[in-house]
Amino acid sequence: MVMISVEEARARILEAFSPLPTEVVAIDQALGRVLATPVTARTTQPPKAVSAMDGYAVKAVDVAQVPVRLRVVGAAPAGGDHEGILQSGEAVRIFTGGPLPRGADAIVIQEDTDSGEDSEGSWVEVRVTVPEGHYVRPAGLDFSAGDRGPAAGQRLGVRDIGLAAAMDQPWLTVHRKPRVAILATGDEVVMPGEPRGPNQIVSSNGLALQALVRSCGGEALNLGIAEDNRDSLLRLAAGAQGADLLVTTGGASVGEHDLIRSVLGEDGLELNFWKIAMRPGKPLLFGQLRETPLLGLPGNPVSSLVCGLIFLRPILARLQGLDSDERTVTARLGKALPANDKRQDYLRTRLTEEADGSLIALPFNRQDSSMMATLAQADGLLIRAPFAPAVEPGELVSVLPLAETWSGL
Ligand SMILES: Nc1nc2c(c(=O)[nH]1)N[C@H]1C(S)=C(S)[C@@H](COP(=O)(O)OP(=O)(O)OC[C@H]3O[C@@H](n4cnc5c(N)ncnc54)[C@H](O)[C@@H]3O)O[C@H]1N2
Ligand code: MOO
Repeated sequence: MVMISVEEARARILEAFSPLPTEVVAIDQALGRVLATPVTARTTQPPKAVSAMDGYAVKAVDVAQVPVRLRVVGAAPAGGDHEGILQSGEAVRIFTGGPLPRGADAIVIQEDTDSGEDSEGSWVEVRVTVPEGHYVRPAGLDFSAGDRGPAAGQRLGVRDIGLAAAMDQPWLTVHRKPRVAILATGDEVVMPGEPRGPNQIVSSNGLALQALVRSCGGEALNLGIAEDNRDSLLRLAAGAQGADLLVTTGGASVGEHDLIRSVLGEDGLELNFWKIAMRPGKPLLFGQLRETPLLGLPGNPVSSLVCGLIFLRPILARLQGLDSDERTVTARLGKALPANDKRQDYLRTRLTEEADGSLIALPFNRQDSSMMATLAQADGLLIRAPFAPAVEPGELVSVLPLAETWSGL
């Protein structure tokens, strides 16, 4: 089978997915979910003109000449009201959020007043002039009933939850969370903390992919680790039934122990492609295992996770009705790089910012796809097209920043 390009692989993969059906969730469960129906305001905020400060509601014309003493004829706390209509020479004690009494058109903050009592009741002496509308929040200052809030296709952040709540929307319509079954493979890998034989290593891929799925808004079901034999692989892979996607890691390459294609092939796997012109990630495979799409990631931990970022993350975005584009930045190369071969490279790189705001990319010297520590330290992945010519320090390169792309929820 020929190696296809990263772009073609991504296009073929994304073609197989469309946004999942919607469901209605309580707003307190909606953080990180992707809206399927736009939020519109069911109320006007504030519903009527209110004070923005603690002080006195007045007529601006009454305080045109100061100091001036006004008669305090009532109070308007937040949630309360002053029934009467303010007349010339009168003020109403008012608090932040209190409704502006009819007849009043400005607020004087209490720091600019003196107040007291006399035989006729309370008075306030205003020491400053204020224009009409001073510290008044008009009705609908924030939004009016029918206004648009968070839009469909938007992942709900903390601010969106606040706005949707203010818009009086206790229920939100979102896309169902993608359900992703994850299956690691290999006789040599065991879960962290479990006893290991002398030739065994710790399995990190399943947990890393699980974290990636969750950070992208999906639900991850960890099917465990299949041994390198037919029975074990089939038994554990069967657990993917009902998932929107099965992701395997390991066993994708050409060795006799690389069983994903051969065993699952006998079990109904229809292969869409195997092998892509990408480093890390060459043996990536994609197909359909009966009802469930299957993304077969390579076993090398960096290959598995970088392919997760480049292929799995866009699938999760598409399933949730999100745009799957990723944003690259341009940086100046901090060292020379040789000409590239036929595979598109994703080099783990440091990114530093210069005083003028420009970025310098310094790829790690060793890019072995087993080295998770350098992936964890990398600020970005420097993308080099197949057959890119040798480049000198200072030349411009394209980098996928990891912190932004992989920020988690
Ligand atoms: N003769 C060839 N050999 C290899 C080729 C090739 O084209 N010809 N491709 C290489 C490339 S590139 C990759 S990538 C790997 C991927 O192979 P597999 O997907 O079959 O992965 P495994 O052989 O199962 O494992 C590779 C490596 O990763 C370790 N591993 C596996 N699973 C885990 C896990 N869950 N957690 C941590 N580490 C894991 C495993 O022990 C191996 O060291 O094949 C090359 N070989
Ligand atoms: O593609 Mo492999 O992922 O180079 O190690």
